[in-house]
Amino acid sequence: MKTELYIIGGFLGSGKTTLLLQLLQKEKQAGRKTAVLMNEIGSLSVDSAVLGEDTAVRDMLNGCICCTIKDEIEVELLTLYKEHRPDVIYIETTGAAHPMEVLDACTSPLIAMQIDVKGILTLVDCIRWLERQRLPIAHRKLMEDQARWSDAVALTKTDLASSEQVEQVKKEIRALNEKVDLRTMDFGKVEGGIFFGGGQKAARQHHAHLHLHVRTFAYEFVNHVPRAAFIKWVEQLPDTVLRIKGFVKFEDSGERPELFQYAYGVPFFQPQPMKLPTVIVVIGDGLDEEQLKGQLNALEGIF
Ligand SMILES: Nc1nc2c(ncn2[C@@H]2O[C@H](COP(=O)(O)OP(=O)(O)OP(=O)(O)O)[C@@H](O)[C@H]2O)c(=O)[nH]1
Repeated sequence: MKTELYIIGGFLGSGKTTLLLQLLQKEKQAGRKTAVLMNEIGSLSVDSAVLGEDTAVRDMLNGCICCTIKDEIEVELLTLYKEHRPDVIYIETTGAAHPMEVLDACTSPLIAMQIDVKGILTLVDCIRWLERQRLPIAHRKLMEDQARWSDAVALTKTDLASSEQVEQVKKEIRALNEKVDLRTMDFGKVEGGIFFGGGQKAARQHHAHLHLHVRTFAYEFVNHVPRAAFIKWVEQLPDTVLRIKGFVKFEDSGERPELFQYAYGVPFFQPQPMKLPTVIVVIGDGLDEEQLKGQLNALEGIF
């Protein structure tokens, strides 16, 4: 059983920790082993009565999760997995994090067979959203990107906004992200119950709903792959495939795997000096997992 991973983002002070505490309490009640990865000093006062002794918390203190410590996240996640084998991991990101960068950092081929990214949730402070025109353009764009690339958005601090303002924010977010699961949240209490995580196993229908947006798909090769056929497969991929990364053993390169990277339609190969798990991770908008699996099976001669 893979460990579930949920990414919680949103601008500074948007209510991430408030929500996280609620989620952890629910996980504890459900008896699920939970771990948290945070990258802000002191943003969570670790209250063991709330978190429970089983909640492993690791801090990433060197800066924004997606900019400066992208590689570290891989190590931290692997460590959390190896040391604690949690049922679920929550990552609380800083407001400066771009959701796609965080997703990219969390989907390393080294951990993809153990950890499954189940959802990206962004918290949006209603008033700050409405006043975002005052922010420098890069911040405003980041705020909008966070809403655009999320599976779910919770509107926070609605008690400080009028109902018209809340409706306006909803309208603007829907215009950016038609499929988003959009709800209000009052001091960590989500309208209609939590979106995901919080002690509930990702149910089948819930799962399908959550992954309407950006999906990740991990595939483990058992055999060597013919290079020409692999390149042909890459060339026919639809634009909805945003990124692929991983390690592949080609028939013409023996036992040493090659690092394979693919972004914006451009492939990159690099021979590796050591043994690595031959896993690739595909990130895309609404991926057809069964189809990809069939194509990759065929490439390595599994029918
Ligand atoms: N009025 C109001 N305040 C809230 C609500 N939810 C959270 N807050 C308050 O907003 C402040 C920031 O909440 P946090 O949960 O720490 O937000 P955060 O996103 O984790 O903050 P950073 O980690 O600093 O980015 C706290 O004082 C919360 O009590 C809400 O629904 N309404």
